[in-house]
Amino acid sequence: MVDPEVFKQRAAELIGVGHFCFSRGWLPATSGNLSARLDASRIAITVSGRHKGELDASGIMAMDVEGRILTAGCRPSAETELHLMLYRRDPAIGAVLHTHSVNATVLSRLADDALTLSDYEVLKALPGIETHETRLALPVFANDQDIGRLALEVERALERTPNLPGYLIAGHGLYTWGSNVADARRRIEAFEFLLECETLTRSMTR
Ligand SMILES: CSC[C@@H](O)[C@@H](O)C(=O)COP(=O)(O)O
Ligand SMILES: [Zn+2]
Repeated sequence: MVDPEVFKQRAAELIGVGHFCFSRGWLPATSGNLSARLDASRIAITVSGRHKGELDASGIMAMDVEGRILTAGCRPSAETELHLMLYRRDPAIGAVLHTHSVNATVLSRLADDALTLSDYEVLKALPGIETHETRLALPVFANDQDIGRLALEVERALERTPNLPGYLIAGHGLYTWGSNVADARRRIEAFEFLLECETLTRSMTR
């Protein structure tokens, strides 16, 4: 059974990060989805179609990692499988965040299979990176309305590169994760900063 106190706490964290990311312009309209682990087999996730700038407790529901709905009457994010796949494969993952910023959308359309980020100090905000002298190849997957098929493709990439800290979907947005909501939020902030630097650099050096 879902512990109601844990659910309440995780829901408050997701509402907070939703408001924060919306205020930064990373979640326009009703885009993006947010989730947090409740326990070994259950998560809290945003209800589909909710505006993340106006998110409240009614916009957060519980599910198990196999996809069973635990909050009656709620429809989970259309991209739920991209979250569940991560929770199933790695028990250390405590939160998954997906944003739709302008920079993630534009750069993902310009890159082929990956967007290379290198020689930025802020790379060190990402797990396992200890120097700016790092080349991070952030994978870019083709957008796909078949989310199960896309999740399988992402999973194959994670098998090849288990330490991947995130990925882009072309013309769509960014996915990243962390050990808890605060950790995943730091990664979103780092990625969004890096993507903005890339956009500016490319537009100033053409
Ligand atoms: C409103 S456009 C964005 C959606 O199509 C989708 O990509 C998205 O991120 C939000 O879907 P949702 O079902 O609300 O979680
Ligand atoms: Zn999306």
